Amino acid sequence: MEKAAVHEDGLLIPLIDFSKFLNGSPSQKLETARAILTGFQTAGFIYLSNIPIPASVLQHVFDASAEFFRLPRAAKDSLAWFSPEANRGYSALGREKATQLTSTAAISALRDSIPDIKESFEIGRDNEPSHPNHWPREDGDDSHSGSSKLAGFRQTMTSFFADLAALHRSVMRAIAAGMGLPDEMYFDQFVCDEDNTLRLLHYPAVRKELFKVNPGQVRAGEHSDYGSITFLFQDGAGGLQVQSPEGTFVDATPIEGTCVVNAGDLLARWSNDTIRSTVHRVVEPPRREGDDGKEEYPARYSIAYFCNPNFKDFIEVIPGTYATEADKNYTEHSVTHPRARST
Ligand SMILES: O=C(O)CCC(=O)C(=O)O
Ligand SMILES: [Fe+2]
Repeated sequence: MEKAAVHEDGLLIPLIDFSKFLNGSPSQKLETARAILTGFQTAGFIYLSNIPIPASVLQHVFDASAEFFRLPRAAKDSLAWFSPEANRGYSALGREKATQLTSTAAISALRDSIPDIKESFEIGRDNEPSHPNHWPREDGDDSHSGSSKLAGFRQTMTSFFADLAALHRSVMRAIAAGMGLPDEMYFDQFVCDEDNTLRLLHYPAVRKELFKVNPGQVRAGEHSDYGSITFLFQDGAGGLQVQSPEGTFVDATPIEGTCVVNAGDLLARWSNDTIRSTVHRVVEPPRREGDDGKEEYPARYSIAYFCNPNFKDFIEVIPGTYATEADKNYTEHSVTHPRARST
């Protein structure tokens, strides 16, 4: 049986060995698929161990991400994110306020008062001519202060993107198997375009004082994700929290060798609300052994991969998640819409 990665205030996030779905016996495969589905139905979050991406590849991607954020501000600004339709490029500190608020005025008022302390870089699929990725130069030109450390950046990221697109298909197959759909590949047709977003995140070192003087200061505000599922890789810093059924925020502590996977709003609708899209946020790291005497919290790096069904398709509520037509909470048009955003 799987273990609990998090168990507090009624929130149970299972830790599941994904190799048992990929390579296990038929009964291990089914048991694992059911555990994955149950995790998404109850917590909306799971931790997966033994995913088919080697630790060395992940380390390489984290190193490349850190190198990217070390570029001079002007180099990063030249790659700026500019529209939700493209959803590619660099967002400077305080630009995005992840929030559940919907009014533009309210979001902007909040952004001005307490900005999220993070910068990010977003990468979409690399074969979409109308929305090219904003790749940094890798050849050590002036705008990068002569640095050529980013050599191979595009290759590293597109290869990681492809690995995660494949992992998305595998997890969707597990969900199909867990639901008992006759065809385990049911979702393949809906996710084959790889309309996903890879987001590199950097939360810079920050004075502890800031969290004291600004009650409500966070590294990333509370929100749910938009799409089908999100893979989240976090370093050891901590600070990710998931909302419990009691409304409290519970630490989703980093566990080495695992990745966090959470369901998004779209999968909740797709599954006729049988799967949960749970609110989460990033706050200051937990003080484990009291105060360490330092004035700053160290930087935190994380990598999120937001998966979506094909933007060009409209999709219908998943068969088996409703008894009669009257039990369907959504029409096909309210499940999804073209050019969905990642968050
Ligand atoms: O950095 C993290 O751990 C969480 C990021 C996140 O939830 C998001 O970007 O949607
Ligand atoms: Fe998120």
